[in-house]
Amino acid sequence: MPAPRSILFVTGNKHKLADVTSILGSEFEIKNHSYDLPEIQGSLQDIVTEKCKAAAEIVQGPVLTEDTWLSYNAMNDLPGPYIKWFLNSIGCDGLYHMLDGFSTKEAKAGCTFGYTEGPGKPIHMFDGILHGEVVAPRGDKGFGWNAIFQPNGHEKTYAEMDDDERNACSHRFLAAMKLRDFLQSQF
Ligand SMILES: O=P(O)(O)OP(=O)(O)OP(=O)(O)OC[C@H]1O[C@@H](n2cnc3c(O)ncnc32)[C@H](O)[C@@H]1O
Ligand SMILES: [Mg+2]
Repeated sequence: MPAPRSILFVTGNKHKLADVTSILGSEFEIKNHSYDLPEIQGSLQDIVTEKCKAAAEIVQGPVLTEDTWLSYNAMNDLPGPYIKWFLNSIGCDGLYHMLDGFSTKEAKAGCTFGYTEGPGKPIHMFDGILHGEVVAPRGDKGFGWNAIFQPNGHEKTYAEMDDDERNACSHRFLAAMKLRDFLQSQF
């Protein structure tokens, strides 16, 4: 049997690394270069493109990056990819209360992988989006804004799910399935 193909995932977030390893680890060897890549202001595509380009320059070879967002329908999809700065400033409770007075709490959790074979090569993007609702914080599992996101059709927030349960339905799972199909088609 051939050795599993290895993927170098450049991320400074150990939870993302654990998720990707859990989702794709049986088919690919997931390696990590821990680095907090610069994130520009702009469209999601621009952010992912620049993150992936920077990572390819650092490792001088094939590389995987990822950017995660949380978009509020009531706010025309903000905070979106800027969620990290909102979370760092006001926490999950503040993110929940941002929607006080808005009639819809609908939101989308998403992430976009950027993959390239190296510097100057095309950047392939794979996104996963899960629709749900922003709720008062519940649960203490997972990380980030997990406690305030409840996917549609589920009675638990991400933070009330075990990792396996979350990784079987999450935005990251949906994006990882597209990445997996692409990588397998490259053999
Ligand atoms: O090095 P990178 O990969 O950029 O890792 P990061 O932690 O900076 O991640 P992002 O720039 O994508 O910012 C996303 C923010 O959302 C958080 N986050 C990422 N994935 C999440 C998930 O699946 N559930 C909840 N919060 C998440 C994360 O902790 C950040 O605060
Ligand atoms: Mg980041």
